[in-house]
Amino acid sequence: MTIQKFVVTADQMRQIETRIFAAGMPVAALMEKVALLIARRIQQLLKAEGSSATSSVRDLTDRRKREEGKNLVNSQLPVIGVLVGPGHNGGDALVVARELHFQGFQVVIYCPFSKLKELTQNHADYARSLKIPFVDKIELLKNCYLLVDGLFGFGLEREITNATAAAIDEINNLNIPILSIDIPSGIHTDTGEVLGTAIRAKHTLCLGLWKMAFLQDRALEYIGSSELIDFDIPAADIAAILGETPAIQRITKASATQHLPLPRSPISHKYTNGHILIIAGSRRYSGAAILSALGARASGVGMLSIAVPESIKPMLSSQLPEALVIGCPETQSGAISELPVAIDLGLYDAIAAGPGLTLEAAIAVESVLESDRPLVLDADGLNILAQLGTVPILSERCALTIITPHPGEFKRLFPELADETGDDRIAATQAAAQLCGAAVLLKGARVCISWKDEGDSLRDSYGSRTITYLNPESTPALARGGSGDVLTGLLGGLLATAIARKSPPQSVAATAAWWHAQAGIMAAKERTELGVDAFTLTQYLIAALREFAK
Ligand SMILES: NC(=O)C1=CN([C@@H]2O[C@H](COP(=O)(O)OP(=O)(O)OC[C@H]3O[C@@H](n4cnc5c(N)ncnc54)[C@H](O)[C@@H]3O)[C@@H](O)[C@H]2O)[C@H](O)CC1
Ligand SMILES: [K+]
Repeated sequence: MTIQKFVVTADQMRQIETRIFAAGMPVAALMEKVALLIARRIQQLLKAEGSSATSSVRDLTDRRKREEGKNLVNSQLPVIGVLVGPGHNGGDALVVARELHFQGFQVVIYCPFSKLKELTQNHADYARSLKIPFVDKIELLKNCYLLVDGLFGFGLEREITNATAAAIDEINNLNIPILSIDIPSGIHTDTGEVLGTAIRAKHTLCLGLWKMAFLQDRALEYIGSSELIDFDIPAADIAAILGETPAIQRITKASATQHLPLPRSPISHKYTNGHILIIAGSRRYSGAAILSALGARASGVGMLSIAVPESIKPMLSSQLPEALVIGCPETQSGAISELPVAIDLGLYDAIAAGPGLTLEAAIAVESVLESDRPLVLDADGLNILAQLGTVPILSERCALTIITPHPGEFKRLFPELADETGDDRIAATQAAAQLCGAAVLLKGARVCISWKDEGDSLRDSYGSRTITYLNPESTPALARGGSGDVLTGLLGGLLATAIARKSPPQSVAATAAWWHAQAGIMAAKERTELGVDAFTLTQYLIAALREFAK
């Protein structure tokens, strides 16, 4: 079982937790276990950073031996501030404070609440008895080296207002690195929305199972970097709440690799490895056609055909000697006016259309929408679809369509949905998939992919029957023109191959999103976040594949 693939709402986490408690695990014991893991991880992180806090701890513990019985509080030493809320997130924080204190760290506690849950109150009482200082003013935290945020966890449901909101803003303004326990306080666990205001963490330790907010773009600036603290939740309890095949999953290396067309059959030939037709480009946007084609090339697809306006055919042929380049009739400004009369779309396992077409290519886009071929539609293909009427056109298609909008295109395709679901990208993608029957890949920092489930799996947390995949890792290096064109080609190539191999076609969308992001991450590591232009990205696709598929 890979724990990394699961993602839960606050309600699902509560249900799982309830089962664990009902089975006999004492609440206090679980809190103790979890918080000890957090305390240990904090120490590892400080050590890895080579922080002066850990060397001071060594000084302090040595001195402790020498100066037995003397007051150990030394204001010159780095201090860790622990922020404590009224619920069990605050309880976790108090156990962490206690453990760090015993490990020799100087700790101060800030708890601006008079009424605490019982267990949290017990830990607060014990911390006081140990003479761990409690401070009641935020300015007294200003010399802290690190703040540990245990104000609110997944129990937060209402807006944070008044004094608590002001305190969070003041804490953020101290500009001290903050490590959040479970989730940055103030972030909605499911939607990632900021409930009034929220802690801006440098790093967040998500407890037990990944929460939905970690896959919502709008929460990412608050979450900082993140990792999962696995505290051994029994697989049976996860399955009881999420189902054997959860309706919503994080993409993992294992799931992405599973849908790669590897290994190839030793007796395969070019046609059994798929034939993709890319329809892209215009005189104005010729690069879009090249980038999509280079993306498709990296997919290993058996045959690559590219339909472009006649006038840019030589350019494509010179860049992609292996491709079959089809020149199309063009408009005065150099867009595809229609597909060649002689073209037989039935020859292709899949079609990918859209990048760089301009709105003048509407007739060509209509032809592919009317065809019975599996289709990836992107960019201007989507803008044309929006003009034609997204839902009626897609609902009529008899083959799979995968649409790959960015949020702007999504709004044009589904204006009512975008208003209803706001910035909840997961809900928006699922609702769109449900409505139009296509597989929807919503681009962004955390790509969300959803399609209607034809099987009998559980309804997901939003009540819709969809399968959803979320890409957990990416890089802002990919936020630049042309990187989407690469994804279209890569996805188109994988789709054509999946069709030819008779493997599940929708799943390749998750593989393509993962692969594309991994290539971006690898390129950014080697060339910085500024060094990943779309062409460079295409050059990293195979290197990234070699790394994650080994
Ligand atoms: N996942 C697990 O199995 C474990 C989780 N642990 C930790 O427990 C929290 C969840 O604890 P809970 O007590 O349910 O909620 P919170 O600590 O997040 O806080 C709820 C607390 O706050 C009050 N409250 C809610 N909204 C507001 C508001 N806007 N303003 C003021 N006060 C508010 C509410 O009334 C409650 O009293 C989880 O995140 C983990 O950190 C366990 O310790 C280990 C097992
Ligand atoms: K928190």
